[in-house]
Amino acid sequence: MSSVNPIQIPSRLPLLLTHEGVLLPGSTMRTSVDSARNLQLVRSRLLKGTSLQSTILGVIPNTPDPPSDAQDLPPLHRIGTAALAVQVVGSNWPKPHYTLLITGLCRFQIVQVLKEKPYPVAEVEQLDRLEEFPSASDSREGLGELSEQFYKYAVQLVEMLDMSVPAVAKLRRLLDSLPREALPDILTSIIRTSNKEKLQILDAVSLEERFKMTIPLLVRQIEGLKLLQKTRKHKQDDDKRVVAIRPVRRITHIPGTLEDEDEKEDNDDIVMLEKKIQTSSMPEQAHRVCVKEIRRLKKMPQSMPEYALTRNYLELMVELPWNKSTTDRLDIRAARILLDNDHYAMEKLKKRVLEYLAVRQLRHNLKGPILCFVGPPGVGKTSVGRSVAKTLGREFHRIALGGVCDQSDIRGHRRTYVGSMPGRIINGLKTVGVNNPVFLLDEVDKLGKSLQGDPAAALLEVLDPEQNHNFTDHYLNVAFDLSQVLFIATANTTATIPPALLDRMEIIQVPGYTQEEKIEIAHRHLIPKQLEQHGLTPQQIQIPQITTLDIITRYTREAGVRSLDRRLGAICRAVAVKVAEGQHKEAKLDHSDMTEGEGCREHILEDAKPESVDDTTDLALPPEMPILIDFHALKDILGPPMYDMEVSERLSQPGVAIGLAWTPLGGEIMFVEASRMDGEGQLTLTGQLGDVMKESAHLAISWLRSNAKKYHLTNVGGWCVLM
Ligand SMILES: Nc1ncnc2c1ncn2[C@@H]1O[C@H](COP(=O)(O)OP(=O)(O)OP(=O)(O)O)[C@@H](O)[C@H]1O
Repeated sequence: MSSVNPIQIPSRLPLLLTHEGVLLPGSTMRTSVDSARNLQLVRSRLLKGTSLQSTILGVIPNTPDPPSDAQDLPPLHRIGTAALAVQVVGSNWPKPHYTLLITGLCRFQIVQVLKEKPYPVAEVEQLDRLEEFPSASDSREGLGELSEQFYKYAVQLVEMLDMSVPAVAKLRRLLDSLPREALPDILTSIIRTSNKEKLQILDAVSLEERFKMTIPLLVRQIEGLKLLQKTRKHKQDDDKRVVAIRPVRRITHIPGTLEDEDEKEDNDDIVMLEKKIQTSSMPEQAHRVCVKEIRRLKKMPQSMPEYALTRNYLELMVELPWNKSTTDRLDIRAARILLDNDHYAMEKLKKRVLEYLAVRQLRHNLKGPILCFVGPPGVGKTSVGRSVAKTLGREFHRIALGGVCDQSDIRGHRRTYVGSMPGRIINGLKTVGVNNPVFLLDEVDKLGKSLQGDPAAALLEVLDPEQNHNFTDHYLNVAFDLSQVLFIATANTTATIPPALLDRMEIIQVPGYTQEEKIEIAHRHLIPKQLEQHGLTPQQIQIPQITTLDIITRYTREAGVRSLDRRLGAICRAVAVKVAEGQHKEAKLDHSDMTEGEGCREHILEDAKPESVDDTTDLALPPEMPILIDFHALKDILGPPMYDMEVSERLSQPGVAIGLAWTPLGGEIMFVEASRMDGEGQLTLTGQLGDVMKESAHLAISWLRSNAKKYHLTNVGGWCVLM
């Protein structure tokens, strides 16, 4: 019966901290890993390591791992079980989570913790040395007797179970083939015991103690089983199987144990989930799927990775706003006022939006065109979308599509994938909690394409009013009605929007602003917004219109107002520092007054102006003068001007003309300069010019030559022109 221990564990082990169960040598357990240190351990030892050694862990029971690795390690349980990780399964959604299948090898004791981060590593001493266990003979006769007694109870217990169950028959055979010394650990993990009892068995390093502690547990189990068999005698034979698998579940129930509480909590959650499914107003098809899934969930052991996935899925299904919507407030007059209040200029856009809203008010049919605002950055496309939601009294959700190149971003992943999750549309609906929000699909022109499919193609279904009442996200796998959602798209250019997608949308061009419009926008919207954000009042800062014009012409070059907004922000920050410094000084003054005593304060006040109480306070805190931002202040805060007003200067020179160019980001002014020199009539063009520009230059010189006589130009053929 004696055997030589083939297991020699490494002297340093990474520690996995557990608090859900107790792993005993010779048994197998599933444990979930979701805290910082444990996740690090799994990633660096199990997912990267290739050798068997790297999969041996020290499992420390009864020690919860703190959620963040910034927190200190809790006191570690002294004795642990060296274990082999047999299987790792995991998912990254909704948060990283792994489930480990671990088999206990032997006990160890922590000698010293060597490091705590990123996961704890300790120097350990192996405790179970099987070669030291006694043979049936000699010196430790007492132990021989104990082991014999234990064996008898174990056989009695197993024989009370249904031997036709293969697992029971196998267990019976194992009792004879396993070394007796291994039996206490194995049987303790099989029979119904609490975590506390298992912990006591783990801590029982001496074999004698271990046998002594396990025998009462076996006896208790046998007694419970006898009682159960007596009460169920009259029941049918198939009940016996249940008895065999869960022999004394109710009888050995010890109220208040940790395991019981966990189980109860989880069952409560499932009952709640079931209730929510029953009361939710989801469509018939979705309801059927949910009922089927909850039935599966009830049968699944909690440690199965699929349990968490199914539960997440069901939670999402009950949270989705299948039938929940907000009531539209469609008052065109109010909408007009709101749009005007929020945005200056943009007449064409506002007019089209109001038309759109008016049609919706008259026809309660929701199938309308999908508006797509196209224009340079910073002209207020996104913020008009937000205002539309506000005017309708709907929830607003922005979906940034820039750089999205995977169609599962829109449609979600199938649930068979590890880390699968729903697409952005379904996620957005879950976030807003109603089925009729305004969805702003931002930057549709920047959708990418990759091997993972074309997201623009996935959007076709979403944006087609004829199809989107049946939108099926891969994760949900049931149809969700998107026809109530109001989609608005924005783009900088239509050139990169796929034609099929473009065809489904009504393009509204949003042009850039003129200087005058920018000044108005700055004074009506941007400056008040910046003042509020920086905690300033109009009494503290004054930005005249001429300064705003200076910022627009000398510090920004854009079609929209985003840089202008940033510059105004920079000015407000600088002024905020000055104001805060001023307040600090005043506060200091006040403080010194107080410390020097009342008499002194009275003296100063008397000297200054002894007329009224109001006046005296004014003296102590002089009235704030607004800080005026003129061109010099502008230079101090923003640095030297970045762009010069060169038009007038350059136009005064002969040979310089202004050209206008169009770019998707607004218009550009270019100076075309020609210089004449002696030569053989060649035209040299400098700079990186396109074909159209080159052609224009050739046209110009040809025109000069053809009209040379008329304008009395001599020797045109003998010049060279450099442009
Ligand atoms: N006509 C306007 N009236 C008031 N504020 C405006 C106006 N136009 C733009 N803004 C302001 O400019 C800022 C930038 O606007 P927004 O983010 O909507 O630009 P955008 O056109 O969507 O840009 P992008 O294409 O880069 O997303 C916002 O703070 C917005 O309030």
